[in-house]
Amino acid sequence: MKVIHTIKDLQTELTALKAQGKKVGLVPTMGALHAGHASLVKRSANENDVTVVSVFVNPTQFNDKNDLAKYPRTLDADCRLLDDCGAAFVFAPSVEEMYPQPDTRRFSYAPLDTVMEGAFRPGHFNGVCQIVSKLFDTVIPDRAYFGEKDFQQLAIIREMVRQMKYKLEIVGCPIVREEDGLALSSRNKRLSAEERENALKISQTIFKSRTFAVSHTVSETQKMVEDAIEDAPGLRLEYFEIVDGNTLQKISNWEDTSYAVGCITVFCGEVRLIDNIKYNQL
Ligand SMILES: Nc1ncnc2c1ncn2[C@@H]1O[C@H](COP(=O)(O)OP(=O)(O)OP(=O)(O)O)[C@@H](O)[C@H]1O
Ligand SMILES: CC(C)(CO)[C@@H](O)C(=O)[O-]
Ligand code: BAL
Repeated sequence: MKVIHTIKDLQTELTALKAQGKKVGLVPTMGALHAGHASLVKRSANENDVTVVSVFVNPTQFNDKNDLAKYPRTLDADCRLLDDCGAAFVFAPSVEEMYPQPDTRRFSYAPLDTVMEGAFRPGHFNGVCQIVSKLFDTVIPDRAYFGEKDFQQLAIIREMVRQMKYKLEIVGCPIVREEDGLALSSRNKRLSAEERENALKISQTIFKSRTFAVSHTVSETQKMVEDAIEDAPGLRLEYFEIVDGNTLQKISNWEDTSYAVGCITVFCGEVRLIDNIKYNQL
């Protein structure tokens, strides 16, 4: 496995491999890697000849400076994990390498990017699309892998690929959870022991809502989740929305879609955690 810091060096390596007909998989990450990322990298390594993992804390997608400053950065440990997962290249560029000038491009995929995370983190998805498109243009992968934990991000990237006519396959990968149910997230590293315990209520509540949903309406299910999180110690609900998994628009009745997804964002102390649950698998 090679660790590469410049676009030019990465392209030199990849041009030679592509000339031999090798298929390239890309896994974009912001580092502080865990078993969720490992599942994406292993899948890519199984499905492609060469896997590139980018590790880059992308400043343009952070609307909260404190969140950017506190984002965990653990490149040495990340490289050890990636070596074990079958990555061929770790692409770890500097901010100047990715943004030699400010990126003034604007990406808008309304209404996908105006709801939920788009409403609470203004400019976030514009920044995600800026960096992901730069990575696609640099690597020109055959496949790119994204986690369903960032459910809205996955839908927006699929739409960007469709509209910009990128010739690559987007592979969505299931959420990897701790044994007790908490979705793995790099931000979990910032939780104190007490906050970690409180955070468990997030996955417990949305799992419970799947059973509850069988015999209750959308609005009753919505209220059950809201009440449970509001009553839970140390948690502050930002939003919980039950949406159509394709359009990301709120549904009023379960019959409105065969693909309902509940998306939740909760502050656990200062740490903002997201999770989601599919209701169509009842
Ligand atoms: N628990 C998980 N299961 C599956 N995929 C995941 C999981 N956590 C992150 N991913 C995916 O890994 C990729 C990189 O995510 P990222 O580096 O932001 O990590 P993260 O753990 O989501 O961090 P955070 O949510 O704290 O920003 C994204 O496609 C994301 O959806
Ligand atoms: C896709 C991504 C790596 C872009 O910075 C990031 O949004 C993430 O980690 O989900
Ligand atoms: N996993 C999404 C990256 C972010 O929260 O900025």
